[in-house]
Amino acid sequence: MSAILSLRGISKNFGAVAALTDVSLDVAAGQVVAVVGDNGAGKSTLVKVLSGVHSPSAGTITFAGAEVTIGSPAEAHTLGIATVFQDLALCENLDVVENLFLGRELRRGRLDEVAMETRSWELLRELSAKIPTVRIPVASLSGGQRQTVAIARSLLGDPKVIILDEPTAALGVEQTAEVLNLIERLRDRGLGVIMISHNMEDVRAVADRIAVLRLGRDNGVFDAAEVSNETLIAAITGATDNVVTRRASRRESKADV
Ligand SMILES: Nc1ncnc2c1ncn2[C@@H]1O[C@H](COP(=O)(O)OP(=O)(O)OP(=O)(O)O)[C@@H](O)[C@H]1O
Repeated sequence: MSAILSLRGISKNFGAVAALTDVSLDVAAGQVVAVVGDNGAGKSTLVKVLSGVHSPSAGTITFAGAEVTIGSPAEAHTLGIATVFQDLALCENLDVVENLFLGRELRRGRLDEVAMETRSWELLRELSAKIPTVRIPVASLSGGQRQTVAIARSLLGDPKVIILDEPTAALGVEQTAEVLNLIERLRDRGLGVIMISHNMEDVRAVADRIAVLRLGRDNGVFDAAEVSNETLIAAITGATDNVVTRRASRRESKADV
């Protein structure tokens, strides 16, 4: 599968702190790549480099076949790289339609409320979103529904790649399932999806590939269907022999007999 987005040798330093060192990553259209790693591994920094918040100190980014620089969030948007940050950046007091079209309202002389509402319904239906009405304030939606609204809003720019930063953090079981289902819809639409997550179960549920960052460096890219928990934990922690991997390997060898 050819990559829609490729990073090669990306480094990012903050003064003496090397947040990312020589990181490479490929994402294909219609593929979900999870980026995992412990606290401080560099996940947020990677998201910020891809969303135009930080410029990398070194390395190249290739998008849709051409080498690019992503100098600002506006440039990321224009290229077709959308990011849904953890805070979602929704306006609590505005309804779903208003949030979706905030700053890019459809007009025909006056605001075209009918067109915006119709487009909102279409989009949410395409995503199989469970939102009962588009005319309620975001403040009354659940965490999963809010995540859905934030993702839907980013799709209005017609991106080719979407980056989701901890999309299931702080969600209950049912809402998590809703969001994971939505991520599958994004893959079905042919988007390249980068999902940052701490939750191995969620990662395993939707990712095609799992990229591990450790102390700002690549520590392996794995096929999600094949990698064992033991291998993943070892890549994340950098240790092949610790209490967690020993427990995981005991469990797996018991399952073998
Ligand atoms: N603006 C900054 N200035 C200085 N150091 C920074 C800055 N942003 C990140 N860092 C450092 O870079 C390293 C990577 O941090 P980053 O936030 O990217 O990790 P992370 O994997 O997202 O962690 P977490 O899961 O805790 O959010 C850390 O050592 C962090 O302290």
